[in-house]
Amino acid sequence: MDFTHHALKIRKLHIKFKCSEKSQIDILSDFILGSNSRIPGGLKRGKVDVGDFKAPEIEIQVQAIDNTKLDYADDEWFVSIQPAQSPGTTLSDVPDNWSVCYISGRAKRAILSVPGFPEPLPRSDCSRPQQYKIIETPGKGMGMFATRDIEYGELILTERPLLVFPVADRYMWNLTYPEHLTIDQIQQVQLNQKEKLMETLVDQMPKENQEAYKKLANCHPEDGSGPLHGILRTNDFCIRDYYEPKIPGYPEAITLYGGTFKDISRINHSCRPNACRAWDSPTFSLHLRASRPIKKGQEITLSYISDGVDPTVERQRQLASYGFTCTCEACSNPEISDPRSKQIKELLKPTVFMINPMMLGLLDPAVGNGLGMDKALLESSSSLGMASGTTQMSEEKKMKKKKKKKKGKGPPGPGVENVDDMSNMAEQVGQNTIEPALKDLKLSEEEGLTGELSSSLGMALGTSGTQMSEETKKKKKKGKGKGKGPPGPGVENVDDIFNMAKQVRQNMIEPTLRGLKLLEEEGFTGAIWYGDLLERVLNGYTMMALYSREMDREAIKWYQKSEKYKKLFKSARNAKWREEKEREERSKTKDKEMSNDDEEYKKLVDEMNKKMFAMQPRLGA
Ligand SMILES: C[S@@+](CC[C@H](N)C(=O)[O-])C[C@H]1O[C@@H](n2cnc3c(N)ncnc32)[C@H](O)[C@@H]1O
Repeated sequence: MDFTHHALKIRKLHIKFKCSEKSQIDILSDFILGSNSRIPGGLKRGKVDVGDFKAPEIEIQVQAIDNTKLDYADDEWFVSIQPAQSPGTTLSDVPDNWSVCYISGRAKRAILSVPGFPEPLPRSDCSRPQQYKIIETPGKGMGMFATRDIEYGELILTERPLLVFPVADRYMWNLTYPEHLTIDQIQQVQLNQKEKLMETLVDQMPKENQEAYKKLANCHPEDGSGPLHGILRTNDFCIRDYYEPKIPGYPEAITLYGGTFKDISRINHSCRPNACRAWDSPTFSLHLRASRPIKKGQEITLSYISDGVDPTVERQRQLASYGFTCTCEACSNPEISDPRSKQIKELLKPTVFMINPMMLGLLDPAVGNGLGMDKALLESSSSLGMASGTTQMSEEKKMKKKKKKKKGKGPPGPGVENVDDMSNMAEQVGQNTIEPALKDLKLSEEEGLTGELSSSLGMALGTSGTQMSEETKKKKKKGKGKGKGPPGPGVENVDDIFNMAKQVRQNMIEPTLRGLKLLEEEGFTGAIWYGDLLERVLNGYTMMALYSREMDREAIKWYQKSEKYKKLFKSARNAKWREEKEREERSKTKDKEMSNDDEEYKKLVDEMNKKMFAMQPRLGA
């Protein structure tokens, strides 16, 4: 696992810290190792001479059997076999295999705390032939190929790792080295120590696993890594369920563990992969599924990098430590894929609609607060006069807003960089979209054009027929002028709902559909963000369905699509404790980024939906 994006930081600290400041240097050496292997020639920099310095022996506890013992310190490190096996067990006794794990007390407790652990691996369907074979592929070494057509979402393989190892080996951080050693020498000493550790780990594997491990590819044969450690660095895939505490200023990735696999580690990279992986805690295995339909004979690929929508040059830089130049369809046609990726990135940013529930006064800000919504976001809404106290907008704020009203230009696009942008956008949408739209809608109503408006809305949404039944229209017409009192907190009248629907379509559904189309064109149907966007469209149509029953069809269609996508990952069950821990950490660090698959966001939408339901009788829907 290599992390170049921190190279600059490392270099700075590299100079700043002296060798005596051990823990800092040792933390960094993991990064230096990563960055060195990405600079030209880094993979071939050779072994560093450490003179006659003899590294202290590392004492490693091996805990092969005792799985009942859990009273370890969080940061106690040892080798553990998972799922535990009695002495003398062979692979023919346990065809599901087992893993040699170098883990902390905290991680062991996490592994064993999973309900049902260890479940057996799902048995493959004997009536269908195995979907893959591993063969030599020109220019890439070995690779995995489909032996029959594989459908989108189909489970290709579940596999327990041969080895589980932390991304950053914290054990090393406590070791001390004499001051005369340079950083490069300390790093080499650590690499030597790591290789020794790897020897102990591989020794614990059954013979067949040892052989399989040693046969895996090694793209670090000449950068000072020993052969077993080089294999680990080439082949491990992140396991997100077990993790170590975050270190301020360092990426989340170094808190994780990685798994090295006999078969899955044979899968080559593509920036536009056709498979995706997810860890399943109860079976202690990685699930591999097709994220696109795969034809018989086609290579099965995964992405080794997290952000496939980065430009080609950036992706190639991230992949440099693996020692190959990617030739996937995106890398081969950057002139087509880069502009598309750029567009996708824009569309993936949180949309202004995420704060519209408050802008439209549908959500009591106190609820947003209670749901743990980002404080800055609430403040940004409050700068619009929408999130203070129980009233939706103070008179003072309304005045301020009116004063500002003439400034803004046309409605903003869906892209926002940060909370400040959101605040600005919200302000602009308030000034340029909502208020004029409300005015227009009022005029339309006065002119008796309500029905036309609703059908044009329906047409814009691309559904057949009118969106509002004749009966509803009549009811609405009858209601017109009558009940101007707010049907929900801050909702002045039925016009708001029309406007809301318009906003949902313009700011949420349309840009998201554009994003989905681009993702599909780029073959990103297994990416996390594809799921995010599916959910966004679903949320949009769900809101619309509240306005018009005919939108149900669309909502159902997108619900089905979203569920199908979720199967790619959700069939793999993750350890609950991790989600809880993450939530805890998020609220601690007051993470400013609002992600639309956040639980909080869903609660927010639920809350808004409830309020809209409460309004339905007034709409006659
Ligand atoms: C995890 S291994 C994949 C399996 C490997 N090809 C083998 O022979 O076992 C990663 C290594 O495979 C090779 N590789 C992976 N994806 C590749 C690609 N798209 N083009 C060329 N080589 C690739 C690189 O040498 C890389 O370091």
